Amino acid sequence: MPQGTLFIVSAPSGAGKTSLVRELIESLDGIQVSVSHTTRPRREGEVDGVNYHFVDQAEFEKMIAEGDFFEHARVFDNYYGTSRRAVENLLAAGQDVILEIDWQGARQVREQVPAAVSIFILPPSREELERRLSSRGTDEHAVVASRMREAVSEMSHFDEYDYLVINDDFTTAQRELQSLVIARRLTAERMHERHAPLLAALLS
Ligand SMILES: Nc1ncnc2c1ncn2[C@@H]1O[C@H](COP(=O)(O)OP(=O)(O)OP(=O)(O)O)[C@@H](O)[C@H]1O
Ligand SMILES: Nc1nc2c(ncn2[C@@H]2O[C@H](COP(=O)(O)O)[C@@H](O)[C@H]2O)c(=O)[nH]1
Repeated sequence: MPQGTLFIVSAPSGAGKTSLVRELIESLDGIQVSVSHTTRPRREGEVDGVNYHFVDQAEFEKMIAEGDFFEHARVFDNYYGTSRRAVENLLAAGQDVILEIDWQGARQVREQVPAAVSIFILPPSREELERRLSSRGTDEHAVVASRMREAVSEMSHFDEYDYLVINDDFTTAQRELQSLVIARRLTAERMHERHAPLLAALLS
């Protein structure tokens, strides 16, 4: 079974990456989003094992010590990490995998998997980013303010990524994100891996 491709999607909090990724995995077969572990308190409506694996700090630190994380980082005073085993299992089953992670995690992943495709999602303006964070209604005012302070720092890493998508009109951004995944699936290298019998027959 040929390996799937690893896609990294980063963005400042509130830019819309979770919404875009959700649409993407509903619109394409063979692609899944990795469910991260976090010490962040669960938001209303979030489900353990679906949105995140919610763990306490002691458990997170135990997982670090046991080498369970593919990457991990401290973001907004909480810990977030990607399970190595879960990602490796999905890739080995031929699934494409999306990691919705911050720039620190993205750096760690690129070091281990240079072929990972990285995409940075930008908001159309700072004002719109703040409006989205506030209108989402999941975070208190102080949390929104601290995420806005961190947004510029997160966005300053945009040039470490392969692709940039501006999430102004949602449908346009969704189409652009989907195009990047499809383009990667059509590379000669990956077509050769997945369609070797066809290519052999065509050339025989
Ligand atoms: N193009 C868009 N136009 C208007 N609103 C949008 C757009 N994209 C997303 N939103 C809205 O913005 C809010 C933030 O989106 P979302 O939760 O997907 O952001 P996020 O980048 O995943 O944030 P976080 O990193 O904090 O999880 C949501 O209420 C979502 O419905
Ligand atoms: N390095 C990692 N960063 C992660 C991971 N999962 C999420 N994140 C980042 O955290 C922020 C905040 O997320 P929220 O759900 O609390 O709003 C998000 O923007 C991601 O960039 C992870 O596994 N590793």
